[in-house]
Amino acid sequence: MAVNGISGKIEDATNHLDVLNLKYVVRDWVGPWWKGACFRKLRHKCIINDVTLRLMSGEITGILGNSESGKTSLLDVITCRASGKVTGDVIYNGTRCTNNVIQNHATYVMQADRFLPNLTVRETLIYSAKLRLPGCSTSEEIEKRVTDVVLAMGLKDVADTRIGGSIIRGISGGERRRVTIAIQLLKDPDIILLDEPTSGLDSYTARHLVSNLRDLARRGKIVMLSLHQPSSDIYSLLDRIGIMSKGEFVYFGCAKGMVQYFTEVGYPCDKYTNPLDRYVDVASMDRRDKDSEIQSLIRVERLVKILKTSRLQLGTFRRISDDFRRGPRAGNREAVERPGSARVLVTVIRSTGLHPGQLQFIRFTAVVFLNCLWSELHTAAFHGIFLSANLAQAVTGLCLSSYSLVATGFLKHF
Ligand SMILES: Nc1ncnc2c1ncn2[C@@H]1O[C@H](COP(=O)(O)OP(=O)(O)OP(=O)(O)O)[C@@H](O)[C@H]1O
Repeated sequence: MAVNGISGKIEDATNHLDVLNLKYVVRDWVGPWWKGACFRKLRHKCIINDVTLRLMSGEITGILGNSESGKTSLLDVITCRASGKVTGDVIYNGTRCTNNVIQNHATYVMQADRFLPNLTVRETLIYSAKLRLPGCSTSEEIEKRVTDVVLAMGLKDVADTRIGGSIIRGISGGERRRVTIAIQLLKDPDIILLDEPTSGLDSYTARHLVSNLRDLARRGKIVMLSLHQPSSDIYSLLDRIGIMSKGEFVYFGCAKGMVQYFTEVGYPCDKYTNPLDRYVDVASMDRRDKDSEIQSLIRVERLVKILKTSRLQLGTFRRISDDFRRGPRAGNREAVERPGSARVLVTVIRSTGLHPGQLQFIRFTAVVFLNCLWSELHTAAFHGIFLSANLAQAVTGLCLSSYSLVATGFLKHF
């Protein structure tokens, strides 16, 4: 794989996920909720502002920035989870991304780890695989897929250890994070997006985790993760770095070229300073007093402007626009939207040979039923029928677990 100059362009990369002029605006009601919509002021808050970037297969990209810079929102928008108004395009191999394209090609690992504490790591993965893989998968195929992800995420030694929870002691925090990622890898996605996967981990475990993710990228995946306070060891593992501030990028490019870039625009880095700490500081808004805030705003706006007019960014913009105009790449048409097949119920029912219209109806009924169940339980909790929100959560969890068990039983049957 040949890395080419400061742009770090990798020549033989095949798949790419592009973001073109992305803007994300939410409606924000200012004031206490009891004043109601009539008395509260509505403001439109721009959370992501005109972001253009290209992620390539074979590379691992780290997104950094101070708190509130918009890292999680960017991941949410790319994975079609944003609730506000989104303009611009997210494009995978020349195809505009919709929910189905994302479901078929990408996986998003969020910050929370939620498991059944009594199951072992392997049991958890088998259980998830039965729900995620197509209904026609045999037990051998499921076993093989689980063994592959156990090895890929370095979980071999704890594969048969109970996961544990707050009461039962089980695997460590770092291992729990890796199990969460392993579950998402069962589908063998092309794009892996992770929101702060290293949060709460010590520097050794965090480095080990990022190293695992880099190995996955080297196997042809597109990997992008948001990071909080990464160590200099993690810096050396990243191929590409994006530094965000106020919803815009002040740098997006090759990790190796970052120090040179910032030195050229007036921010050198000491030999013994972690470049990631240094440049996240440079990009941060200092809100201690009015003067510091104005100073940091001027600094950030200047950096954003320099990046937007840089050869690096203009070149990326031109390449993405040209590729998008040409449409889906020949020989890579699998990115074209196809009906989602992940839903367990649909897979089970499909094997019965029902008409697509009937299938759609059953699917719709199931979704409505589950949504009603969920909202009813929460409403009930809100009105004080349950003793506490914890109890409501337990009952909800129990209902969903029994539903999942029934679905697993169906799967086994087919
Ligand atoms: N739906 C929303 N409504 C109102 N404000 C929002 C909404 N979503 C995000 N924000 C605001 O956008 C800003 C960016 O939030 P985001 O969670 O993306 O930041 P972040 O960089 O991931 O922060 P952190 O590192 O602390 O997780 C924050 O100020 C947040 O309050």
